Parts: sequence; C-alpha cells; structure tokens
Amino acid sequence: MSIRFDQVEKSYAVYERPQDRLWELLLRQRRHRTHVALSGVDFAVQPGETFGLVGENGAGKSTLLKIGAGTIRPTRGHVTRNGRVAALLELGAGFHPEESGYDNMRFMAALHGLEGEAMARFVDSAIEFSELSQESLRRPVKTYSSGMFMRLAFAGATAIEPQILIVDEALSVGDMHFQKKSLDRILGLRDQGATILFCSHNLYQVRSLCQRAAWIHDGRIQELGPTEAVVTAYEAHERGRYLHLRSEAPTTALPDSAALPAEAAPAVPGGVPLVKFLQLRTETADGINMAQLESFEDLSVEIELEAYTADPFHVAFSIVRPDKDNVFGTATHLRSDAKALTGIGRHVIRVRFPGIPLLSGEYLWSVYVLDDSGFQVIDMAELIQPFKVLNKTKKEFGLVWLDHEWSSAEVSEAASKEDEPTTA
Ligand SMILES: Nc1ncnc2c1ncn2[C@@H]1O[C@H](COP(=O)(O)OP(=O)(O)OP(=O)(O)O)[C@@H](O)[C@H]1O
Repeated sequence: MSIRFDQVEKSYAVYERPQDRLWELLLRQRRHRTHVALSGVDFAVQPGETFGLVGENGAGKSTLLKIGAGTIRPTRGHVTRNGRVAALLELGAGFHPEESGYDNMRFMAALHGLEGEAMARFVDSAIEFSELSQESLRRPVKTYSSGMFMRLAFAGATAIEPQILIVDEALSVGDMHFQKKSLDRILGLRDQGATILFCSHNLYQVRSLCQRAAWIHDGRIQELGPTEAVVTAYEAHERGRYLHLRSEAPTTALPDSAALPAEAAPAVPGGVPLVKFLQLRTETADGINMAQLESFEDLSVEIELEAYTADPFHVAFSIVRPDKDNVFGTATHLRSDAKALTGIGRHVIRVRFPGIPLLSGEYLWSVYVLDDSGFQVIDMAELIQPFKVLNKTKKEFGLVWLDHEWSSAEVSEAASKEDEPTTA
C-alpha cells in the first residue's frame, strides 16, 4: 500500500525532424538531443497517505505519475509499488474502439489477471458504477460521447478496489452528477486507507486533500514536506514569476480592476451548476456595495446562492489582492460547527467583520460554491466587485493591521561591557 521512487530519472530523445529518427538508425549517427524531464526523484508515499504534486507546466509531474503508474519506464532508478494500483491518467487510453463497452470491461479484468467469478464481479461493478444503459454497453465504445467514454473508463479503472490511486486532475469526469460520484469514490477509497498520489494545478484541492506534497521544478524536487509549506513556497515562486512577467511586458498587465467581470463563468463544464452563486453584497455604515471603505469600519458580507439540488453544499469566499493573493479566506466547512447548507431554492449567508483591519489598498472578492466534502468546486466567481480601502487613522503600512506591543529596555554600559568577548 505504498509507492516509492528511488533516484528516478527520465530522459527523452528529442528529434528536430521525424525523419532524423530513421537516419539515426540507418547511419548509426546521433541525430537527437537528450531532454532530461525528471532527475534525482527520491521519495515515498506512505501507506494511507494522500500526497500532492504541484509545479508549473512542463515541470515533469505527468512524467512522474506515468512512471509511478508503470505506463512508462524510468531511464534510471526504479519504482516500488506495494498494492493494487489504479491510475486515473489518460482514462480510456487502453480501450479498443471497435469493441463494446462490455468487452472492454472484460479486457480490463483480464489485464488485472481476473477470470471466472472474479472477472464477472469486476465487470458488474464497473458497469453498475458507469450507469450506462445495456444498449450502450453493447455498442462499440467509438460510438460513445466523450462523457460516456470517460464514465466507463473511470468505472473500469477503479473497479479493482485499488489500494494505490494515481490521479492526474481526473476529477472532472462526465457531467456534474458523475463528477461528484467519481470524486466521492476517490474520497471513499482514501477513507478506506488507499494511498493516493495526486497531481493538480488547483492548489485549493491539493491543500484540502493532501497531507504532504512535493513541488517539482524543471524535473527536480524543489521542496517536499507538509502540504502547506510546499504549496506556500510554490505560490511565492509563481508570484515572483508573475511579477517578473508583468514588469517585462507592460501590455500584458492586469486590466483596470474596475473593468474586471462582475461574475466569472462557472468553473465546471456541463452547463448550469447544481448550486449557483448569484451575488455578493457588502454593507457598511455608509451604504451597500461601497467602492471605498475605511480601515476599521464594520463590514458585513452577504452571499446569495440558488440551489437546484437538495444535496448539501458549502460556500467559501475570500478577500483577494488584484494579483490574486488571498488576504483572508474562510468557508462554511471551516466554521466550528462545519454545517453544510441544504435545500432547493435561495440561500443567503452573512458574515460580519467588526472593524475590518484592512489597510489602504485595492481588494476584490472571490466566491466558491463547494460540494459537501468542501473539496470540489461547483460554481465560482473570482476577482469580483473591486473595492478600495483607505486607512485614515493609522500611520502604519502594509495590507492588514496587526495588533502589536512594543517594548524596549535600556542596557547599562556596565552590563554591555560584561557581555563583550574577552581576548586571552
Ligand atoms: N514523449 C516525450 N518526448 C519528449 N519530451 C517529452 C515527452 N513527454 C514529456 N516531455 C517533456 O518532458 C517535460 C515534462 O513534461 P510533463 O508532461 O511531465 O510536465 P507536467 O509537469 O505534467 O506539465 P503540465 O502541467 O503542463 O501537464 C516537458 O518539457 C515535456 O515537453
């Protein structure tokens, strides 16, 4: 139930032109350059642990997952897997397009070495989970919609009751209903003690799900440790990169915050979300949705939502800087009672910030509607309703006011002389 990478390295031969591969074979002359995609990767995901991988595009995350899953071999080093592995990477890549859904499930069972009763149980369980009709299952999978294809592929990949799960942002499988069902399956396996290696660009998900994480940079592990420390270091790096890009390319600077959209598009594909964010309203003594506040004013926030499902859900929101840094975020599942919202229809949540300690600057709001696990985003609106804060009372500077106490002590000359080092 664990997975271990020992000094793993992966290099690819890169050919300028496709025909160079042939010339190399014929002439026995090197016609390629070597690209090192991963090097010196050495860590273990412990039994029952959920381990996150973060890193920018091209850093080597997918290469590492594929090596972990055994779909590609490392150039050096090796991987040890103890337990049944399900890799939720390139779902359906092994399907035979001309064969039926049924037959593809039988092939998958055979690949896992299952026969007779065990094969029948695997096929039944996958088919039941996929919710595909008997008629669809008898058709060749090449006639499936992409959603149907992914549903069957996910169902087949997880039907072996895996002990180790390797997940590459495969959480958006099919429509909203199936996305939730597949996520619940992953969380269920985790709760039963499965070991999970999880890669995502969604740092909220990595933070919520993983105990430890690694940041991969240019094919090497840059940081490895408790998730919060690793993700924070990665965010700081990304921020530096972003500021660098902004300073180098003034034409790509953020738009004037006032021009930002009032409501961002839903995060999730598949039409209307099951719970929709409607609006955010702020209130101070001066009025509703004021474009400018004063530091230490009382501020109330009201978030209105519409649920089209009776399923419980959570709401998170944050105060954000224009460069997307969160100043403060909270969520209903982080309340002491962690109570989810339920019921079809309109919901309004209110949060009061007595004497909000923001200092002068520009801020915005981001709102996320989450499922009952507090993990999957159902709807969101990021960087909405820009507002300014003006600090008229304090001289201190920065983003937020921090309570602090000064103290000083006079150090007498005699005492300080006593502390001086003596030379022999
Ligand atoms: N088959 C291949 N041949 C040559 N180079 C490859 C091959 N596969 C991956 N690479 C290179 O290896 C590096 C790591 O790629 P990888 O797909 O692992 O990155 P990643 O971190 O998963 O990126 P992303 O976040 O964009 O998915 C990249 O530079 C990529 O171009």
